[in-house]
Amino acid sequence: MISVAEALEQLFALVEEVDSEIVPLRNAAGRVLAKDAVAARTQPPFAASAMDGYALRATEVEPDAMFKVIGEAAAGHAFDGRIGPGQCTRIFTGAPVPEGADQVVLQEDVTRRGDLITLGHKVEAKSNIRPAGGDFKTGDALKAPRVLSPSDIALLASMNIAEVPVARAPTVAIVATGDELVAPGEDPGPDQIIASNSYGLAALLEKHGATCRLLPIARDTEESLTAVLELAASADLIITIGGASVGDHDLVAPVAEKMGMERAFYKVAMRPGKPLMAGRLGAAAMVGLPGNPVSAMVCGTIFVVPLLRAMLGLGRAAAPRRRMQLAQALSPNGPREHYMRACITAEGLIAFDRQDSSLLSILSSADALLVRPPHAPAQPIGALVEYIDL
Ligand SMILES: Nc1nc2c(c(=O)[nH]1)N[C@H]1C(S)=C(S)[C@@H](COP(=O)(O)OP(=O)(O)OC[C@H]3O[C@@H](n4cnc5c(N)ncnc54)[C@H](O)[C@@H]3O)O[C@H]1N2
Ligand code: MOO
Repeated sequence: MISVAEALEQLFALVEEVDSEIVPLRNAAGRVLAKDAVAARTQPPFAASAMDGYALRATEVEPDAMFKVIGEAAAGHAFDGRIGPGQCTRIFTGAPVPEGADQVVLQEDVTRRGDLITLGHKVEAKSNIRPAGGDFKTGDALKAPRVLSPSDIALLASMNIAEVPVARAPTVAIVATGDELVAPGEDPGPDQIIASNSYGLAALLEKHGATCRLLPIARDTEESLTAVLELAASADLIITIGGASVGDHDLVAPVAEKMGMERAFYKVAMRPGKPLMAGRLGAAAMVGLPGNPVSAMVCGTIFVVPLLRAMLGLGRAAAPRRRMQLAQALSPNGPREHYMRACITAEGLIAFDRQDSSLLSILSSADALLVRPPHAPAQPIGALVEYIDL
């Protein structure tokens, strides 16, 4: 059995970065920026007022000073003139500051009578002006690669980038296997259950930038599995679920190998997820996940999401880990790296008592996978442990 870190390295070796495509800005959120986005303009393009008030010369600001209002500057409507001594313009937030002015006095700090304003007894030195280029300048770049956040989308819009180069979404074909499975919404027989893993995995992988196809459930025969795997041929990544262990009906590896799969590894020293398998099938990378629902989702988090990020050009790195103290003691760990379902509380991490890899209700309540290295000793309350956010 290989370690989780070795398995991840071997998985990374199975994939390449996808190419890029151009999408409209409206569809770019959550996608991975593939090339630096370079601002074609400066923002703000002119010195702009940050407040509603009066634009005037800062050197003339003193208690009870008077100014003549000679015009108005509003957002989208510049004042076409120059401010001279003793003069000011009415100005509104976002308006270009007229030539000659270098301060905006808030309207709350002014008394106006007709075309004359008088400052109060107390005056502020603050300019209330946003300098040209204060946010970004022509040529400034939003660096690739990065997952475009809502804030990034606003920034790209402000840069006047209407079409965005992004990494093509890797296509993932998901194959659930097993005679016991029916799709959600169908009527299961007395010895059947509902297929859940493919739905959970598709949700997880689509959250991280994949386009998933759920193929028909493969039955536990060579013919059925072969037929469904053939449907997966055009995908960048093929994920099978179940049939990975040592039982008589665990057919994924033998069938895929018959179809030409080159196996990279089988079995990883982790819990849950031991019977993980990976290789290449035709042009696609293939990952065979264990069937137990929590095992499949944990392997999705620990292996498939990092693999997807590598394909998207986001680098080849394991799922990020953080540290937190334990709010409940832990007994010694066995020989496999254990990914314990846990909750984050104000006092620290608490691992669930029930860690069976079939329990989706526990996984759904968990916020974190508490990572226990192989053979970790017992840990008291307050000990620092590593975890991965769910
Ligand atoms: N003798 C041994 N038996 C088992 C071992 C072992 O080392 N020796 N390993 C156990 C471990 S650990 C795991 S994990 C499972 C993995 O087995 P498979 O990958 O072959 O998975 P299945 O047998 O097909 O299914 C296991 C379990 O999960 C349910 N399942 C499968 N697919 C789905 C799905 N898409 N949605 C919901 N539930 C699914 C299936 O009905 C079974 O209950 O093997 C252990 N056995
Ligand atoms: O490795 Mo299994 O995934 O523990 O249930």
